[in-house]
Amino acid sequence: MTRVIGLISGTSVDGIDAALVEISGTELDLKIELLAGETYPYPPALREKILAVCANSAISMAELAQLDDTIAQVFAQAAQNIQTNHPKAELIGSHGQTVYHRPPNIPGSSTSLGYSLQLGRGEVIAQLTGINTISNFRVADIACGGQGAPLVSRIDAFLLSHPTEHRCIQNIGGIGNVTYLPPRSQENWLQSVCGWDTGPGNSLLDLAVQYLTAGSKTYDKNGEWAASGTPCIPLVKRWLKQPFFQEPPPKSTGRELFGVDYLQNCLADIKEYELSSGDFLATLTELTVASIVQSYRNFLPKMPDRVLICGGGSRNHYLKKRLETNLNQNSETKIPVLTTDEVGMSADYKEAIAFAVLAYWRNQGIAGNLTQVTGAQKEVTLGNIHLVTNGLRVSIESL
Ligand SMILES: Nc1ncnc2c1ncn2[C@@H]1O[C@H](COP(=O)(O)OP(=O)(O)OP(=O)(O)O)[C@@H](O)[C@H]1O
Ligand SMILES: CC(=O)N[C@H]1[C@@H]2OC[C@@H](O2)[C@@H](O)[C@@H]1O[C@H](C)C(=O)O
Repeated sequence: MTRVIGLISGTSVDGIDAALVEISGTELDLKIELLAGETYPYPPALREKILAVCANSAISMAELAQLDDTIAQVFAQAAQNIQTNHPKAELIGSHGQTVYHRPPNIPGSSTSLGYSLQLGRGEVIAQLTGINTISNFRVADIACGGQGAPLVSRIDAFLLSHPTEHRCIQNIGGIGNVTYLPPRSQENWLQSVCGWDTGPGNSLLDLAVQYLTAGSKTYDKNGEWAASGTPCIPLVKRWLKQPFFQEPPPKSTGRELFGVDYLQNCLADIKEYELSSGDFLATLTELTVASIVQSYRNFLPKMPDRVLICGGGSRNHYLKKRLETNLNQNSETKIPVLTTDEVGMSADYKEAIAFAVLAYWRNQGIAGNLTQVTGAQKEVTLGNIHLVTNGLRVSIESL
């Protein structure tokens, strides 16, 4: 049994998800127990700064270095806080904060390799917490020609696959991603797992809510505002023609594509129609839902028996209802949509748990990627190891 902390701030940039877990086994016998899970919101000024960098605002190298260290400090503080009333953790897996993601094979790029930058350097987290820390999980996969994402699929496979059921695990964070899990009893089960980024999750919805409320709200709680409107289907059909949605996996994306510029184009498009604010939010919700379902119909070997959703979007009742309706259109057997909580996996902390497992695997020399998901040429161990030297901890306050 190893006590590990997983840390991540995702593409919603809402704060640090921290999970303290006990992990045992390796792969087929992998087991986790969630001892504590918490989200520590970013201080508003830090969030603004990160969002500006994600939206491509110019930043000097000195400011970048400062931002990297500030993020490392708040991540280290989150690791300290999550251990309150628990024995000290032995290891930290820190994803950090993505501020830039370029998938591989971008036309016009001078290299076919991808690039993905996560801030919050692990060596500082290690020294501030006194706990060995693993970070930079995406770079080794990318160096092998992979997308560097989604990485959760291998963890989903070992923690959430079912003996007889075909499952989709659908994360709806800022960006959406799916892992398709054939039954474990199936021949070549692990090689048949697939996954990809489906497109926007909540990123456009959140930006629209901020725009519509002049910044006084950051998201549409439970999807209530969107539920007051009606989706404009011709617009959804137009938006779905975008090349990303047509591309076959492996594929990954981020706020570079589904961010502020994308929302500006949506705002220009809605002028052709008389849409209320509620209609606009319902239409963006429908884009998320339709992009998920279309990708299942186009790229899955078989539609799943059930879909298990996770991430903040799983709390959006309207989105969940639309997903179930859309999935079951023209379907002979009903495909239920549940949350991962309903099969014993925290929907809020699944990603943080995944980075705890990836760190645990890295420590044991076990590969973290699935080549059919990321497109990498080989399975590799993921993450750079930062060991704490001579057991001394540097104090956060002194920095
Ligand atoms: N009660 C709720 N009702 C509606 N939406 C919600 C609710 N709670 C959270 N959300 C949405 O979920 C988002 C946060 O989701 P999450 O923390 O899973 O994203 P993330 O981890 O940052 O993204 P990613 O998975 O792409 O890295 C919020 O920005 C908000 O849009
Ligand atoms: C570059 C980056 O941070 N990508 C995230 C993002 O958030 C959701 C989706 O896009 C996903 O593929 C990936 O994160 C998860 C944790 C992953 O790698 O599996």
